[in-house]
Amino acid sequence: MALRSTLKNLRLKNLNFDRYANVLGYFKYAVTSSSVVSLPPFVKIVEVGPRDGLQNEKEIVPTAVKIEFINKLSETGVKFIEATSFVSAKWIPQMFDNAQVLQGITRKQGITYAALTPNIKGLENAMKARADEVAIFSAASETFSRKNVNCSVLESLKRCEDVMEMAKINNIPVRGYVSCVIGCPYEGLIKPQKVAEVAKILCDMGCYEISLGDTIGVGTPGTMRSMLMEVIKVVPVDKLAVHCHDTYGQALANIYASLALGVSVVDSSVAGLGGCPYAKGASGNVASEDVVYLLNGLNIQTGIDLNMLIDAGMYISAAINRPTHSRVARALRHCHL
Ligand SMILES: CC(C)(COP(=O)([O-])OP(=O)([O-])OC[C@H]1O[C@@H](n2cnc3c(N)ncnc32)[C@H](O)[C@@H]1OP(=O)([O-])[O-])[C@@H](O)C(=O)NCCC(=O)NCCSC(=O)C[C@@](C)(O)CC(=O)[O-]
Repeated sequence: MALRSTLKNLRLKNLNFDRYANVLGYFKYAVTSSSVVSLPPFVKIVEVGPRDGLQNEKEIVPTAVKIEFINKLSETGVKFIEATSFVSAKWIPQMFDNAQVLQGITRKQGITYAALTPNIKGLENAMKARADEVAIFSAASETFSRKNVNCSVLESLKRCEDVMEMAKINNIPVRGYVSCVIGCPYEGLIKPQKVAEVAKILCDMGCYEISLGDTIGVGTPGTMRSMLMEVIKVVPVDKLAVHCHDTYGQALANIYASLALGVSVVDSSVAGLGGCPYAKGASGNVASEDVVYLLNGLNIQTGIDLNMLIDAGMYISAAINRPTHSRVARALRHCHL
């Protein structure tokens, strides 16, 4: 009886849930109109594999492999590739060949080849190597900031400001990152208000987009939502991106929760490569292939060819002698579904 009256109420709201009842064979879920969410029609994928994906690799990946990897990504339809970082090679040895990588790739029109820059020296080197744009980064955790960039959050924001000033003079667009938006490997849970505060500072500084990093992948759709609701109060949602690591297997669910709040830019890494060396225990980024499969299933456009993306992921996985972490790549290539 309860079931029947639920269905009747739903019909009264002009929603045809009979189809779902038929598909499921039984009507187990109480779906209300408030759960019908509107999702963005297009999502921009920011491919961070060559930078975030490789920065944590212990063995140095040959420069020629990095270049070929980026060239393969350039054929997939992805419009934004974070190609490398201009950080200290003492801190991140894998990115030692940043300039050779940016200078060696075959640039495709319409694709932005970006680089991460922590300070003026990084920006100067990135400009010399013809980075199309740069990303500055700070964190919502004091301890993580000290471990990652050897200074407090405030000091890191001051460095960001210096980079921004010089980038503006040179007409280089600047993206901003906030790390540890849900949790920190040293401080535990992070307050959403702190994330909002740092994101707003980066936005006011002039970043055209702020990427919110769940650096250690501890978020759930619940914590992601609470964090985003706080940030959206001070930064327009169309300026936000999410950057989810998949340590607890929640990344796709977190991305879905973010889309439902209006976010339409998602960072990801083919083959699920990646992680920050200064965030112990963190696993790779969410796999780009899995994100594109999710978005295809939701009829959300990305402009990306899933098969070519899988090829690029397979290429880099073979080159670093590691199985892909993309479940979609594994399913499609091994099971021929
Ligand atoms: C910020 C610094 C440089 C401070 O490092 P420091 O040791 O405090 O700085 P310093 O100014 O004393 O410089 C030390 C040495 O580094 C050199 N140096 C200084 N700057 C540069 C530069 N730009 N490029 C090349 N070399 C540089 C500088 O010239 C000097 O060389 P020496 O005189 O000893 O030979 C260092 O801490 C650093 O490079 N940190 C980067 C750490 C990093 O890249 N972490 C990973 C990226 S963040 C991330 O993954 C998170 C994210 C974005 O993906 C989002 C998420 O998931 O949350």
